[in-house]
Amino acid sequence: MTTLLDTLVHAARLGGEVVMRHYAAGVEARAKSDGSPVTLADTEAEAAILASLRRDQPDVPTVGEETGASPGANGERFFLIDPLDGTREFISRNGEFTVNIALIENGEPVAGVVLAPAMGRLFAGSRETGAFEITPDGSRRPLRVRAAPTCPVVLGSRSHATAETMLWLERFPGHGAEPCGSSVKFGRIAAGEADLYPRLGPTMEWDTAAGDAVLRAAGGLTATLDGEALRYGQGGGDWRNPHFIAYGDPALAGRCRGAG
Ligand SMILES: Nc1ncnc2c1ncn2[C@@H]1O[C@H](COP(=O)(O)O)[C@@H](OP(=O)(O)O)[C@H]1O
Ligand SMILES: [Mg+2]
Repeated sequence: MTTLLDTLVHAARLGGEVVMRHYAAGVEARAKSDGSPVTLADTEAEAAILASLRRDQPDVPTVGEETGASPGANGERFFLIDPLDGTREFISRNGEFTVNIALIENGEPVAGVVLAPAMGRLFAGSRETGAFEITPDGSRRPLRVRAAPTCPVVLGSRSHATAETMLWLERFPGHGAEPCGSSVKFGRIAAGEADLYPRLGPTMEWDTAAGDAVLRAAGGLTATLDGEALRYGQGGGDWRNPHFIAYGDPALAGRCRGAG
């Protein structure tokens, strides 16, 4: 039987094939109206993903970074897609870019797939199945966050670090810091390879929804600075996220609040 998560994995792989074709051929970027870069890989990968999802799940509306919302997509159940997250990393050719598809239900990311095709990593998860990584040989490895060490390993944006994030991190003296592009940060925390991803800077809901779904399914949490779980599709067409922290071990959230 094909599960909903299989459908997302299939669509993400089709998107990944398009992205890798462009990666191999060389990349030409142009600036979007907001100044951020976009490539043919972004637009063509989104088209491939949308076609696949519409074939398999024609009744579920979609919101994509490049094409926006299909009719009805502000409702209770929709797919949220970033066909190429980490466009700057894609352009600079360091491999840290991802294909992202999430299913949102009533504001919650209930299933998601993050594919990092150049890294050979595919993270998936849902409320029903838990989280797992599909390795290049096709086997499924269950994912679980790790208990937080005294000095957590912190992942931060490679291309969009902010002074506010650095200031927030002062509550964890001695933490290990690793720059890392794209939503692969969520997958690595879900896999127990790191502990925290603070983002006190702008992101969009499609940047985080799929990774957040995987992280929640692995036992982690993505929360606002007030400790509320991040919500999706609640902004009436405004797709900006608030500042957030992605935690592996939810006990870290308590340590953060304790630090004031
Ligand atoms: N000024 C800004 N406004 C909104 N989103 C921003 C932004 N600067 C960076 N981002 C988001 O951060 C994402 C990259 O994440 P990271 O910095 O962790 O690699 C970008 O995704 P895209 O690459 O899909 O455009 C973009 O959506
Ligand atoms: Mg993005």
